[in-house]
Amino acid sequence: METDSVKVDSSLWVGTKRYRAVLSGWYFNWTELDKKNREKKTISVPISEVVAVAEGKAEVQPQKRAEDTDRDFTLFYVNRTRGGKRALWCLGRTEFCCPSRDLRDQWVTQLRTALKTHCPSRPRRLLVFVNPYGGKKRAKQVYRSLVAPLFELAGVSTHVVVTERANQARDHILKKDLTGFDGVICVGGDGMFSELLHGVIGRTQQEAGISEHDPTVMLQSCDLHIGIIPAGSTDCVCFATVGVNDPVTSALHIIIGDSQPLDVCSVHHHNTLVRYSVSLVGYGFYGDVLAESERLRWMGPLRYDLSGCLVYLCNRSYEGVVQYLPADPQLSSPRDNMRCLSGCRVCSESTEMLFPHSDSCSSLYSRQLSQYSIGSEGEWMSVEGRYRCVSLTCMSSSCPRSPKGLSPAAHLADGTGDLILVQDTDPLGFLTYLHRHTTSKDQFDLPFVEVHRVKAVRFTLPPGEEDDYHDEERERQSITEGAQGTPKMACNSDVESYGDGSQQYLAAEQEEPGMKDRRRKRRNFLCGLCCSKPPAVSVWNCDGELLPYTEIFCKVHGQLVRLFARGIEDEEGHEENKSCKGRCVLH
Ligand SMILES: Nc1ncnc2c1ncn2[C@@H]1O[C@H](COP(=O)(O)OP(=O)(O)OP(=O)(O)O)[C@@H](O)[C@H]1O
Ligand SMILES: CCCCCCCCCCCCC/C=C/[C@@H](O)[C@H](CO)NC(C)=O
Ligand SMILES: [Ca+2]
Repeated sequence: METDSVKVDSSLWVGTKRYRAVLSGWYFNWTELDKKNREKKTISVPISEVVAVAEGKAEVQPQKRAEDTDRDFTLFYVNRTRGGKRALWCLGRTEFCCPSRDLRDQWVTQLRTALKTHCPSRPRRLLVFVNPYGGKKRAKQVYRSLVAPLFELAGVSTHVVVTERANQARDHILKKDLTGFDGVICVGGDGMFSELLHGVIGRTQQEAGISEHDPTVMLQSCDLHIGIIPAGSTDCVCFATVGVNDPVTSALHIIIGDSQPLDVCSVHHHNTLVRYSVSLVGYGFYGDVLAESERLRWMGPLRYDLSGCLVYLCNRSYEGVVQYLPADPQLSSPRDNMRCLSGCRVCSESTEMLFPHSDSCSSLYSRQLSQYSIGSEGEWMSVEGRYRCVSLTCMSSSCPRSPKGLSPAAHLADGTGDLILVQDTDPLGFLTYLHRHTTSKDQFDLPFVEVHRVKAVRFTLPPGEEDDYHDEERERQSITEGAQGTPKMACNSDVESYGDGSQQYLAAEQEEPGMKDRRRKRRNFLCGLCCSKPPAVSVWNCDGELLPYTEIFCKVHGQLVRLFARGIEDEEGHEENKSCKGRCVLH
């Protein structure tokens, strides 16, 4: 065996075939040799995608991991397969047989050393929250059978909390000692992700002494990574940041310590933080669909389809004034057809602006900040009209139902969001718009749709109709109480005041007297179908939660949090994997 600081090279066996194995820099390659020592195909695994190296003929299941044949070692690594158009990750496993035990020990040592050297930022200890009631109520089983064995194999230690109530995960992150944890993981849907998001951002700001309520403030970016194991009924954040909703793919991204920064939108009402969003802040159609779907919770994930149809049939539109602060059009545009993929140039250039390396960059960034600061009213644009929907999305918001998403060219981490204004139109026109979410046709190429890349948005009711009008209107329009139990809004909007005086984001529960009553009297859209006068206001859908205010202010915070993900891998770039059973084959 040849070894030096950069290269380990020897002959090994895989099954009955002989290979030349080389560990060199960032890669471990093994090349099949024929009887005349001629090289055939090579399999190449980046060290960054090695999950574990085990002595003997090892298996993933710990109970089967015993066979320590003394000339063998087993390599576990990320392997790509196809899940429709997208790359699914699964665990690759190859057993190598060495000519001697000494050589085997050298290989294991060298591979483990390479892992330590090249992958210093892998998580070693994780705090995992499992929502036993999310989605199809299979989160515990998903975690136990698919994810925990992988974490164990990779030597990641965990503290697992099976939640017993809504907001437990958020509160745990806000209040408990998190020393020693490299990340927090949720096993659930977008609602659980949102709990972690609020916990991580809130805690980081508390520790930095920053007020989350002040929309002009630059929030502190969060060190603690968030991982999502999809097990909900809506897993949009996972889909839009990983490309598939698959627990094993997500677990592998977590294990190898992938890091994907993410823009976050803070939503304020009268200088009070209401919520954070990474996906959709939507008024009109998407708000109404969510409000209606809450009443149909008992139906499970299908509720969104039924409520979508009902709300579509209601044919509603709403008046509003939308002000927005455009982003720099030189950098990118929502209609430039540039998809945000893993290693995205637009996002990495934005990283350079957020984390400048030199003084000159630093002053450039502060100039840009002041240029875009919330007070610079000169920059703001204003439109007023009647809208089917007003949507702001910091990412594409793609999901299995809409694989390209609400805004296909939006970026995960460029510090901007896309504002989509769909003016009132005839039912067929609006259906065309909705249908284009499910096809590759441009949903912005319609005369009643406009889209802007923005840094901040303000939504108000037309002059003379302030937010109170909304509440009165809601009460007036309520026909029956929601029959299907507590609306979801109640889950995530309760406020806790902490003895330590720490600040809390909140939705309105204790802020606005009478809010509970108003919630109970939320409009009944089914009855609305036969109402003579449709409601004058809609509700906001904020990443799947209803907001209790109509007039809001939204600001995009570039790369505020980081996920254990890498964005969507270029589908074309991995075509060569199609033909191989193992890893990438180089001919
Ligand atoms: N033990 C619990 N009991 C009740 N609610 C919980 C519990 N744990 C978490 N929750 C709440 O359940 C909500 C929905 O959970 P989750 O996002 O995991 O599943 P989901 O089915 O995708 O839901 P949704 O489609 O509504 O987002 C979350 O907002 C979370 O706050
Ligand atoms: C005629 C066919 C009509 C099909 C219409 C399909 C439209 C799909 C658009 C999907 C947009 C998803 C936006 C994401 C929202 C999430 O933030 C949120 C939280 O999970 N989800 C929901 C349902 O509000
Ligand atoms: Ca963005």
